[in-house]
Amino acid sequence: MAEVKVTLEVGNDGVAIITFSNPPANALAVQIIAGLKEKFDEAIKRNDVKAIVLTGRGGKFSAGFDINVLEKVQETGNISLIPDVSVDLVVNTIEDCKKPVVAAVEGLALGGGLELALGSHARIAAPRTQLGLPELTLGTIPGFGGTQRLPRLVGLSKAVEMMLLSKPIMSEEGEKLGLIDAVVASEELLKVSRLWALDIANRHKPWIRSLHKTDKLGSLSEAYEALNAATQQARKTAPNMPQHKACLDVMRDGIVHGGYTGVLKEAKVFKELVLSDTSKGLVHSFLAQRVTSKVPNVTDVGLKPRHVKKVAVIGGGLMGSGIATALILSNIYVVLKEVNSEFLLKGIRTIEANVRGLVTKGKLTQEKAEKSLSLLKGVLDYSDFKEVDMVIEAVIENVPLKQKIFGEIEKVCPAHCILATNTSTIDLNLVGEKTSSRDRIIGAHFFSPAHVMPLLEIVRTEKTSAQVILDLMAVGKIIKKVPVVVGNCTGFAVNRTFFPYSQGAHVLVNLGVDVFRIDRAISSFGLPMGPFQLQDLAGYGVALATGKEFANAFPDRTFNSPLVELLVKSGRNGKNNGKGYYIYEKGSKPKPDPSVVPIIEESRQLTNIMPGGKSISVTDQEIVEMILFPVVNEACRVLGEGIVVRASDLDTASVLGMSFPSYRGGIVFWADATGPNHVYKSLKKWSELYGNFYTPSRFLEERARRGIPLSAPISSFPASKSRL
Ligand SMILES: C[C@H](O)CC(=O)SCCNC(=O)CCNC(=O)[C@H](O)C(C)(C)COP(=O)(O)OP(=O)(O)OC[C@H]1O[C@@H](n2cnc3c(N)ncnc32)[C@H](O)[C@@H]1OP(=O)(O)O
Repeated sequence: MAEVKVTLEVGNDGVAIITFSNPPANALAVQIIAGLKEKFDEAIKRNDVKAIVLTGRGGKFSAGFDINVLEKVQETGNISLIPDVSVDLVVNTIEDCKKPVVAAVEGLALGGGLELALGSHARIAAPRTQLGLPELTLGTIPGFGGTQRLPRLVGLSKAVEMMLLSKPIMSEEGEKLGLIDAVVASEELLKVSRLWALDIANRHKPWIRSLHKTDKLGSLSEAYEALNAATQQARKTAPNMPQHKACLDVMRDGIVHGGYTGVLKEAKVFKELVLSDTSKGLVHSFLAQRVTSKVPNVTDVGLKPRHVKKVAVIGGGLMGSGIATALILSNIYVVLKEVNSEFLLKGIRTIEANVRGLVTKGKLTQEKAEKSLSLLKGVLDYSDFKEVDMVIEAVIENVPLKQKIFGEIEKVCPAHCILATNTSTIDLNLVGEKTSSRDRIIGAHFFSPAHVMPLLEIVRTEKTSAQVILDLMAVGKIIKKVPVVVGNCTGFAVNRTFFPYSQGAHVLVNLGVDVFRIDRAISSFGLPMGPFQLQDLAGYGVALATGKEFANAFPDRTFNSPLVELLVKSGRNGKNNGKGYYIYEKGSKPKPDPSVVPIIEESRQLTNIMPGGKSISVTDQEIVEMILFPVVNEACRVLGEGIVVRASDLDTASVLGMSFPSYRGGIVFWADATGPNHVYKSLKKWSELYGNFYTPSRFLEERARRGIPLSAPISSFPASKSRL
């Protein structure tokens, strides 16, 4: 493995090549920044150096400033851990250098990586190099001059688009926009960059300091208009994200007062935002997602994933067809099995619609769509199963049916074949009870719609082999999901943690709180929709079936609300039939339906939990807490039982599977930020007022009492034992 280092090599042509290396993504670690400063100073001093080329080793220029340092700053509050790159390195050393500097970029130049290149006097890129400033996705703004130099090179509106949407462009587009001076074949990159640098030194090519450019900024009034429009838009699309407005304000400052003033302002705001709660949540989300690929005794024992070429999907319903879509889109052959030709045709039609929908949205070319669909084969029997590497069963949640299927596939599939189930709740030991292939049985829990949602919850039992887990993780990555490996229990990690979410909402309604106010409070907190609108969307059948499952598994803490049954009795089935808590009409947003109120009243009368028969009075914050603290409480049980490898896996799963806002870092991260003691005391109080649903778990109680964060490793809590 290459070392973390910066090297300087001077050729006979008088060009110094400064190369930095920090695999795998050449992140700008503090050591790299210090090394760059040292090598630039040396190159500037040396008489045999006429010009400088800056490049990154290993086919990737740089993924930007080291995000681990941002996390360190956030944990310690010590902002001085971030070196002065913006002025000291980029302005004083690179841009104002008396010798021309050319950036030779390849693979990717993101964030601080691109900003180093922007400070150089020219940029030469290899084909299809990704160029972008994604800092807003980390809750901060570009901090090495990007907010000032990008608009000066590509124009204001394109720069706003690239930063606010954190959308990278390819070098070919960059060349058209003026961000890149030339795109050349990878093998030519260094040669062309050296010649370009010498040409600048010899005044055969322009020596451009991008911070001094103004020709692409337009008039002041045009700039104001564009920035005001973008600010309005950001207010709507990113209401809880201060970094969007801050980015636009800093751009405005630079346009009004000049680029250098803009750079100083940017550096200040960048650092302020790094310490914001939003940035803490987003940085945690980024790092937590990466760490999910490290599973003890699976990814660290020298195993290699086997190639999974062909997969059989059993069941062409919503889930099965979504899973099949995800597989064929990633070039994996799929055999889709159904019980009769009518169901099979329906499944195939759904897959075709999924794929063609992506073409309509411009996300897929027609050619790629046809190629993907050619990988799909519909079948009614098991004859094709003899050559599949994996089966994913996605039939209805019925234990005897699943047991029968697993008994059959064990006989017809090859001995190496992975036997996966997409069950969302059923214990895997039960599913595989009638087989003798327990080591090959694994849960592949996709979230609906399966070809869109990014999470793949991989459920293992004590018997599942490490090889099988690794293989499924590899398939997950190929189909562009984030695989999170969890242990076996009712509802596994994600649905189990979140089962109190809708129950908490039902407790509140039965305590007299308005359904639509609950939905609004939860949406303002940052979930895409409230629990009742979600229930409408999923359909009441799902709510009733999963509700029963959890009531059986966890009777001590289940709140039985009759409301959904009453809604069904009154002919409502949510979005499916256009009538739920909301009215659904084609082409318009869901509207609260006032005629649902008498049904809610009936539910309240049946449960009779309102103290003294009167509605309770709560703030919006209490609404959020009375719904989400029970979720935290269940997360604590999941942690205590060792269902997840680490607390941050539950954060990733909550963000990617349940759409918990990523800027709050995930369910456990948010609970730690809120304070375990506050969560514990609130639950305790509500349990005394409203019953067992709120009773704090032992894990939560212990950690609150001892002042230990909920995310601290399980080893600091000896009472627990892992199921992984
Ligand atoms: C002042 C400046 O303006 C501030 C900044 O520059 S902040 C940083 C801005 N840059 C970014 O946001 C880019 C972040 N990185 C990415 O989006 C993606 O990692 C990527 C597109 C570069 C590569 O994606 P992909 O190929 O899927 O690989 P991925 O698993 O994400 O990353 C590979 C490894 O590089 C690490 N990595 C990537 N970018 C990193 C960064 N900027 N800092 C630290 N580590 C980074 C990942 O953590 C991962 O580590 P691991 O091997 O230990 O798990």
